[in-house]
Amino acid sequence: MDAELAAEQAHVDRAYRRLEELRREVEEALRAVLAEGRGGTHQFREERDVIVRTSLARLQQLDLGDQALCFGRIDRRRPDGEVETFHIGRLGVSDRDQEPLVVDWRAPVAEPFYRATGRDPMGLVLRRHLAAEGRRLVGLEDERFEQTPEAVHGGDPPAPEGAEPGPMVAERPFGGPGALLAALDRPRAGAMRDIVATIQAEQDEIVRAPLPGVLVVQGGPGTGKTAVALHRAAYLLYTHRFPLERQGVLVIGPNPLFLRYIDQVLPSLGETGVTLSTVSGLLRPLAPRAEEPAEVARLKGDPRMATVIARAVRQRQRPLRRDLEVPFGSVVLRLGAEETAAIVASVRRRPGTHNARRRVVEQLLLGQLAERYRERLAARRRVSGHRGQGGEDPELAGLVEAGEEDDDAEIRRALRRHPVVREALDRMWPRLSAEELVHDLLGAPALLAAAGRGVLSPAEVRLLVRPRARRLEEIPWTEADLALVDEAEVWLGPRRPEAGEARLVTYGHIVVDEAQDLSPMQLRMVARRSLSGSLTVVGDIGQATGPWAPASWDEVTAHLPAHRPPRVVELTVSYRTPAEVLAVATPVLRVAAPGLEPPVAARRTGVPPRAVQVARPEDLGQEVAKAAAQLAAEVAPGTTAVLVPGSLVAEVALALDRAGVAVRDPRRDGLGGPLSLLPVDLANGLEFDAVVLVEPGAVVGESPQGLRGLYVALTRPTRRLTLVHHQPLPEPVRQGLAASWHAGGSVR
Ligand SMILES: Nc1ncnc2c1ncn2[C@@H]1O[C@H](COP(=O)(O)OP(=O)(O)OP(=O)(O)O)[C@@H](O)[C@H]1O
Repeated sequence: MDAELAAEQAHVDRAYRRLEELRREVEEALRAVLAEGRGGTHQFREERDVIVRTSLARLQQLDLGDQALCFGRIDRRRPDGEVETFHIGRLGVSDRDQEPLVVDWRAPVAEPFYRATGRDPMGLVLRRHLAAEGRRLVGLEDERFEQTPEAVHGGDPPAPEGAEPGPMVAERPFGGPGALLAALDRPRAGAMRDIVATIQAEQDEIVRAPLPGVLVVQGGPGTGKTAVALHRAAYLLYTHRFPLERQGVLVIGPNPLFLRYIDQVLPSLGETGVTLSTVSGLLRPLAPRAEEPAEVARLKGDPRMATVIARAVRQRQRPLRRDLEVPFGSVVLRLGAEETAAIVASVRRRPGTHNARRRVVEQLLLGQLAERYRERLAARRRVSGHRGQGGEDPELAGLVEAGEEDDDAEIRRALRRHPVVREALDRMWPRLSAEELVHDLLGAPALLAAAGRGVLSPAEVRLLVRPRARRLEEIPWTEADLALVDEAEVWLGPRRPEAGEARLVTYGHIVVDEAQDLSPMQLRMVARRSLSGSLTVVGDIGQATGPWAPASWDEVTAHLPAHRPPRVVELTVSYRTPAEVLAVATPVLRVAAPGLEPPVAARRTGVPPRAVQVARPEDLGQEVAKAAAQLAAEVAPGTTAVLVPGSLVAEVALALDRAGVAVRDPRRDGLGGPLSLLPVDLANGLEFDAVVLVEPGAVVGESPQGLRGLYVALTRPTRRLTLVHHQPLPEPVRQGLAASWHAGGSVR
């Protein structure tokens, strides 16, 4: 081992020893607290619980599993000319004198490790990447930023020794190109890994961007949007621990499979308190259980539906059609329909949610009925008084016999229990759950037409109507319905406000991944969960495959909090998709989303994608099986996916089974298997070492956004792509295949 490596190993060993010491200290403190038992005052017990919780969280943070503690070092020249050294790692470890042995990658002092370039060395003289296997260092890679003539004149640092010569290093100083390439070439295992050791400068700027406001990250496939957004969450939690830990951080992903794919990234960065959810998951326990045509989903996602829902709530606040007659004791109390109209009108003007204002309606109605009663009582007494002593009024006698009196509270209580009054209240201002409201609305063409008057066309109303389910539990909720339910809940509030059953939880920061696929109504769901308008919104307009595909980010940010103008930043380099594969995907993007810049690949594989055409449709499955087995063998121990248009999933699954090729369904078994079969519409955001894409023409035909769906599917592999088809390939794919043979695509 050379002397430099040995010296680094000695430093790293010291840091590990100190880490273990710290763990022991926390463990001992925890044991001591636990030994004190559960007794003591209330305050004592509460304090004890806090100590236990924080100790456990700290232990979790200090547990690195098999990940390396330290992955880099920077040497920085101070203004006095002295050079100081910092080791950079997953977490900060200081010795007993508080001298840092390793600084947390998120600390400000670590920033030049990710950002320094030849043009702007940020005071560095050296950046060193440390490669480790567990606790053992196996290599180091140096970039020197001495004031060489090139650096002075704006040149980049020289390529590290042993690094692959290639366009990557030539054009842009990727920090530690060897470390990056090693990370990119590593076989995928089905779970996303953190990129803390190799975050690139353009990514780091996003990770460390200030907390307030909406930050939109546009980037082509594989540019690291998901990775960057998750590292940003970890960075923000570190930098703004108070108040973010208390307020909470939420990460929204497109589907449960994707959430499983990314769920280890934040824990591996020491952050376990972040909530991961799909947008529909925010309404748990309500869950979508049905699909619907894209045009219906699109309409339900339209921001006009917010008006329709608000009106639907208003429509349930109705005066009585006929006068109210309440038989009460021996009298009948009457309230004119116009008086109920006045009550409804006055309560509508008050602030508050619908359900919370029901009490006000009740009070006004009961107040007026009680008033009527007292008037009747007074009138009777007057009349009986006139008749003299002998003429006791039989009606008044009846009232008194019935135990009725003019105690206001008592009268109101009796009236509130009265079935006729209850019925009237439920008609004027029913208590409603959001589910009931939306279910009633979609199941009643008349209600829908009234709520949509001037907003929805008659054809749109017809599109939305669906048969009523017999019971609430049987309603075939769809993804798009859930956004309507959430919107309704804003107006309605909890059905029983006094029970405090509010479902809306807010967060100090929200990360939205694959944001291009959210409808305006879903974006409104996200916005209302933001405490102060701080969001990181990542996605790719070119990959918009949902029924509501925005043409620009303005269409997305229009529905997000606007405390300050949103900032849109771009990632330009694809770390996943090699140049040969991007060459096939790029012509597809040019047609699917003209005007959008395709990403540039970070690397080549030297292997262009293949296309295999079968003469007969019935041979498709067999050919897919062959290609899948071949690719799986080529990329072992990595992962291979067979991506199939929805209509062909069953057929291809059968063919693979017949051919004895074992595949997993990632929705059931997770993504870790060597070979997975997946409908293309679940592939957003995922990646595999190799992909067999079945019948690209059908992918275009079946995706609501045509070629954009194909663009997503084509850009999933990190290494190999094979297309198997019977139908002719879409023209841009044919062009791309030819280009990939000739040029191998451009590489950064
Ligand atoms: N700086 C980096 N160092 C190492 N790996 C990286 C880096 N940036 C991105 N990657 C890797 O590139 C792959 C793609 O990243 P990611 O999934 O975040 O991209 P994306 O832009 O979200 O893609 P998509 O648009 O398809 O959702 C991942 O394997 C990620 O770990």
